[in-house]
Amino acid sequence: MGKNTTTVKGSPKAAPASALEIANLRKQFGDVTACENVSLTANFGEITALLGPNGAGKSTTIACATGLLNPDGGEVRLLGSNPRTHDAETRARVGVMLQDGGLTSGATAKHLLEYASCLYSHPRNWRVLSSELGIDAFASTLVRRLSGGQRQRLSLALALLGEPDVLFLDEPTAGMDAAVKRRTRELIRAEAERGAAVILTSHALDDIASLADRIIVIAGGVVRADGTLADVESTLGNGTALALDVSATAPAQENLTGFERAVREAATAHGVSLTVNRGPASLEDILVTLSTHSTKEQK
Ligand SMILES: Nc1ncnc2c1ncn2[C@@H]1O[C@H](COP(=O)(O)OP(=O)(O)OP(=O)(O)O)[C@@H](O)[C@H]1O
Repeated sequence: MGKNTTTVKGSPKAAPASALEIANLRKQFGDVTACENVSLTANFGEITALLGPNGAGKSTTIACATGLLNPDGGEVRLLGSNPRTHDAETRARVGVMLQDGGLTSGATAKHLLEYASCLYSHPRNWRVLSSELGIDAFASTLVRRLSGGQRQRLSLALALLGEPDVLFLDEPTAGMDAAVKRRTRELIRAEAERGAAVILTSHALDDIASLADRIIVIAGGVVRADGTLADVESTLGNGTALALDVSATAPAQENLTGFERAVREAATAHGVSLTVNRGPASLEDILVTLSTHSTKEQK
């Protein structure tokens, strides 16, 4: 199934145009507004990345999108209907990998995969997944004794088991070593290529750059930008960023440390030349700025 195809397996009816549609989502935890007004869509055959600072509302959005949390306002439609009213057949078409995994700690990795595969009518071969994600090496270990990266691999395998039409991955590569991270990215890309809608969050900007077809930036519980990497950079970066390129002549070298602290003071007083380069703001610049703003707003 190719990109932008809207036919999904197991659905006799016409598939919805978008796998996920969220309109004006609001979710409150006591005094904390996790989602103030989140509206977004995610399409089949695409990888949609939710990006934003810690506490921005990304995981809450995913929890509401999958039906794990009940929104306080707005509307969520997953595979064309409210996820909280999905029947077992529709639920089986959704794969979810949460940040804390939610894994049964007293079971082994192998038992969990074996058991979970019985819950689907047409599961993937769990042994193949186990081998692909390097789970075989710790398949007989109890979940509570697994390392963080090993748990991540197991959670990912469980999310992929039902060959889902919609796949939610909350920070899928967190804690993974470089080799597993690369394999995981290949698996995620393959999911979108077979037609699944993949919705992921990640703080790893290399994940975002290499995987995302579309980026949705959330900060302070609202969507700040939505589009390609270039769209997001031009929406939030206002086109330019400032870079300070500091250089000094030999007699002023010893002043550089002090100059760093007082860089906003007159550079010429230290015999240092200051060059200001103007260039496009990178995605990292944008996220640092958003993060700084959110921290200030929380104070
Ligand atoms: N169950 C909960 N009870 C109370 N507050 C919560 C709960 N879940 C989330 N929050 C709060 O809601 C806000 C948004 O949290 P959320 O986990 O959605 O952020 P996030 O964007 O996923 O952050 P991160 O990148 O750190 O994972 C935070 O201020 C968080 O403390």
